[in-house]
Amino acid sequence: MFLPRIVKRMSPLLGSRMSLNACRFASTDLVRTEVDDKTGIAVVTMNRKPVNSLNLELLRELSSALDAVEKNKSRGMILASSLDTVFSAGLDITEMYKPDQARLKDFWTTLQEVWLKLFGSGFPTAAAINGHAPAGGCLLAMSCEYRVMRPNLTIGLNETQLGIVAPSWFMSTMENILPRREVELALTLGKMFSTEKAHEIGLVDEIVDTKEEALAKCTEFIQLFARVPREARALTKQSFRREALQKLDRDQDLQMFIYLVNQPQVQKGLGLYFESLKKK
Ligand SMILES: CCCC/C=C/CC(=O)SCCNC(=O)CCNC(=O)[C@H](O)C(C)(C)COP(=O)(O)OP(=O)(O)OC[C@H]1O[C@@H](n2cnc3c(N)ncnc32)[C@H](O)[C@@H]1OP(=O)(O)O
Repeated sequence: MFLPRIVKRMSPLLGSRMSLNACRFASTDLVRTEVDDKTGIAVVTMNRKPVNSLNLELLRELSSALDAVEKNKSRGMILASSLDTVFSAGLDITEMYKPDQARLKDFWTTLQEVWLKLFGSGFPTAAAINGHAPAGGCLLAMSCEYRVMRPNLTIGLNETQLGIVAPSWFMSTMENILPRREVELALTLGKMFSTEKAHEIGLVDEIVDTKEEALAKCTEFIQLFARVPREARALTKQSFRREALQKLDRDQDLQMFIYLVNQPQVQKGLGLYFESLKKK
């Protein structure tokens, strides 16, 4: 089990609001967690080059970071990326292409865990989307309560474009934000929205020019709840999200995933897609 290292020092994020305050760090190579001592808000930053693709190790560390945020009783959490142009490229295709079956099972179980913890968290959450957010990257952002994005990027659930099917809990997560018809269209098309279009339809709440501004806007959002009793807020949020959370039958979902990924035509599609990414 991964244990985050916790030290206390000044934030290196010079120029951002966070830099003014001493921060507590709970960091690993793949996920950095910084808690601002003044606001009590944790910034969880994904840091897996080149594109924050979600492999088993990154998912495990995200899961531990979410536990740490919960345990520390942080005022809220902002999810961000250390990369300049990518928030997260979604699931790491190498986990699903010609997979090791035991690892594949662990991989999916950990993804379920991360979603249950993030979407079902009692603490306020916001995503500072400072880069592209396809598929699983979009899922992480949508699991938060507020999204702030930089211009000229893309976000969406593009699974059908890869010849795969987004699980129903990916769909429920989008349905928590957008009208059902919009979700059906977006998913059947495998649509990637520009930042601007995502903002127009409400998938993204605000557009800002820099990562620092995105962090500041996310902080403002979380601070809206400063005077709302924590427990009442948490139970209200969880009550809104309960139906989606309870719909996930983890075992059945795992069996379905394993079955689908191992289908020869899915393997072929993933292989071709991975090659096309490499040729780019
Ligand atoms: C069966 C049920 C499963 C259901 C659920 C699936 C959900 C998913 O999340 S599936 C994954 C879907 N993800 C994508 O389609 C995103 C693919 N990537 C991109 O569109 C782009 O990489 C980007 C827009 C995120 C970034 O573009 P950029 O130009 O900056 O970088 P690239 O040159 O494209 O990539 C750099 C490097 O990274 C590799 N890579 C990119 N995405 C992935 C990925 N998802 N998994 C593994 N590896 C990835 C890419 O091949 C490049 O590698 P090389 O440097 O070795 O060529």
